[in-house]
Amino acid sequence: MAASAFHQALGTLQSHGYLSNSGLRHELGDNSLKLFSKGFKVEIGLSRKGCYLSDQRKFGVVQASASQTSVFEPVSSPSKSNASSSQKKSNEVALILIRHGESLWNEKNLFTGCVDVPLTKKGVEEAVEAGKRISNIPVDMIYTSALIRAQMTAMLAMTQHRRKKVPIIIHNESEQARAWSQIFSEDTKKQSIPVIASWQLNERMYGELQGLNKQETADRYGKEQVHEWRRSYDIPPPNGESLEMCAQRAVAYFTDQIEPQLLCGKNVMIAAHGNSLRSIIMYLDKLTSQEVISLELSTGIPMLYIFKEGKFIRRGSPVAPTEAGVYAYTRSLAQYRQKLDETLH
Ligand SMILES: O=C(O)[C@H](O)COP(=O)(O)O
Repeated sequence: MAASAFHQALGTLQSHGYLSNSGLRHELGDNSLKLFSKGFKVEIGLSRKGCYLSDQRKFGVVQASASQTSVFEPVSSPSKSNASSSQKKSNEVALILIRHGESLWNEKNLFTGCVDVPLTKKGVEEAVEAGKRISNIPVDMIYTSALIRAQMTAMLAMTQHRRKKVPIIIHNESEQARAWSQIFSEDTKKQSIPVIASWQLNERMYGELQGLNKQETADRYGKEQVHEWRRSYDIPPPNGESLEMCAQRAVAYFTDQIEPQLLCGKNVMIAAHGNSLRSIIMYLDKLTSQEVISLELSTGIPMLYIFKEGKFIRRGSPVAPTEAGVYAYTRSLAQYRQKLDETLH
């Protein structure tokens, strides 16, 4: 099963033309794919233990592996885990996107962009509510922006997850940070979810609008001008990023770092921002630069995608933890939920 999922994933990379990208050399083996360019070497492969990813870029060597985890990830407690639980495998995984809950500057109607502002009490409640909606959906890895409002949202949402794994922020910023944050128990590691914070998922940089009141700015420069700065695709606000510029870094990060994890069978949650998520959704849903203009994301509402056979299938937002329909989206999700019910009740 793992081998067929792996070869399917390689086929998808080939058919999407990723391997003919002229900036990258590649070597395609029977059970591995190596990609090289200057200062860049990534290998995705299949070993006896499952799928692995070796990434030798900015942070030295980062390695990840998965014994083809899936929405069927075993949900038994460590003492109850047994070999048979790993037999139920599926080649589909969940991708959850959440825009952070309301921040103190959302509340004041100020342009925020890359200013690092925390959540309001309402934002905290939204994050907890978002967590309830996704409490029955498997999460193996969490990506957040470098900004506290996205990180608070991810952590607060995970307090509601029924699987009760512990989200742990990975510190790769220096050799010392890596060494000082090591975990020395394999069991404890298994009960943890790595959280990777990256500036590439930050809100778009709003330039000289940061800190200005949105209504006052519209009164001063005109509603149309401010709408163009906020919602056009390729017109940046003064000295800031357009959505197109934001998409260049956010989508590149998604395809370079997050998609390989999905291909390896990891269920992923991303907590980020209105515009970094709009650009990722533009990529996932293949929206045109015209269509993305009318895409609006509310704070604290999780969106669910299923990644299957190299395709992203949008499932909308889980409505409530008790909403049976959400878990009937796929048999795998329904079974994952049933397992949680059996194990945790
Ligand atoms: O940065 C901000 O001000 C908001 O988070 C997003 O603002 P927008 O809806 O004006 O893009």
